[in-house]
Amino acid sequence: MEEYPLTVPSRSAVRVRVPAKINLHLGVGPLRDDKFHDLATVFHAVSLHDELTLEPGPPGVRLILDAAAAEPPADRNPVDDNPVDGVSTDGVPTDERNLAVRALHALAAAAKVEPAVTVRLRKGIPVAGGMAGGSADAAAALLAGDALWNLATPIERLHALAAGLGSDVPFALHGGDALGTGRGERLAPLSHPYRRHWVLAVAGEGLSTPAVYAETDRLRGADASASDPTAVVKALDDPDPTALAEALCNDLQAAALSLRPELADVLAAGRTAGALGGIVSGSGPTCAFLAADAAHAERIAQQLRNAAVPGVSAVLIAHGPVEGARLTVED
Ligand SMILES: C[C@](O)(CO)[C@H](O)COP(=O)(O)OP(=O)(O)OC[C@H]1O[C@@H](n2ccc(N)nc2=O)[C@H](O)[C@@H]1O
Ligand SMILES: Nc1ncnc2c1ncn2[C@@H]1O[C@H](COP(=O)(O)OP(=O)(O)OP(=O)(O)O)[C@@H](O)[C@H]1O
Repeated sequence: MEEYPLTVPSRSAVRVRVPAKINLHLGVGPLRDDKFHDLATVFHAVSLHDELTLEPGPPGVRLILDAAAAEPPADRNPVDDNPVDGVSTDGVPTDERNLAVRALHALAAAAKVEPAVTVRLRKGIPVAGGMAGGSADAAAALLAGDALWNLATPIERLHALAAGLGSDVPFALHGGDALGTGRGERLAPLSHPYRRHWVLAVAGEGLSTPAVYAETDRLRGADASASDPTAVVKALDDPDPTALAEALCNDLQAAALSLRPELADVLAAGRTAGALGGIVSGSGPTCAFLAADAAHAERIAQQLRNAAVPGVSAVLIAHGPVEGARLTVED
């Protein structure tokens, strides 16, 4: 596990940036007694970010949605990063259903702190897109709350709180590439020196994660075993992105296509546009296409935009791996 900044003086405002993820491999095993599935997954953090700013506020946790997307990092490469044109925040709750709000209540309860905080949330991660946007915000809220309240929570404790909030939340703290097991919360880092370039076809309408898991059980039975992530793990060590393109695998893809048949046309359009490989991201409906390099990603993205594939609301570019949730401003 990586180290996080744990000791900070009291703050008047803190800001955290947190990345989206795609699953380069998503092996889904049998349905467990707790109604989760055992996973063997390779998480990959990519350069679409949400941004959370926390300030002391009235008692409780108040969340305000900012319309604009997260600002790009100061060192952003204009060729392979996105213009900041934002994603729709439709469907993002601002009450206790928001995972960032839940995370702050969980952290405050664990630390025996009375929360009094205002949260500003800028979304750059597509909502209900299979890219763990809500989970990212929960991870960001844990890190930001820890800094604002000067809690110095040990990383193992933050990780446990993260796992309690959702299966994808620990990875959003962690970032990079990691093998995920259990229900996705047990992480082993995978390190390699290669940057990968992605084109993301974002759908106008999201898919429900529980519905996609349930459809997977319906299609193949609830006791099917998880596909093996070894090929993707090996391909990460190969500088040739074609190896990774050929290894991409998602056991939830058939169910996402069953619930949203037009995703087959999106995947086909990516291939036609010259992508090395394509996959449904997590539970979908975002489709992720691997490019050879940054310029290739630009060409694929332009061609996909020109193709105006039905159901696709935006075509974005990202690279990975990138670091997990990080403090960017501390006043
Ligand atoms: C599809 C993925 O994004 C792949 O990384 C994740 O498995 C989903 O993670 P998440 O959104 O954090 O999901 P959670 O909030 O933990 O669970 C939401 C629902 O997804 C299903 N779920 C989730 C994770 C898992 N290992 N098995 C499951 O069956 C369950 O129906 C669960 O009730
Ligand atoms: N902070 C948040 N941002 C976005 N959605 C949120 C948030 N908190 C709660 N939600 C709810 O969660 C639902 C799923 O949103 P999210 O963007 O996390 O999906 P996802 O990326 O498909 O998740 P995952 O990939 O982890 O399965 C939304 O439709 C919304 O109702």
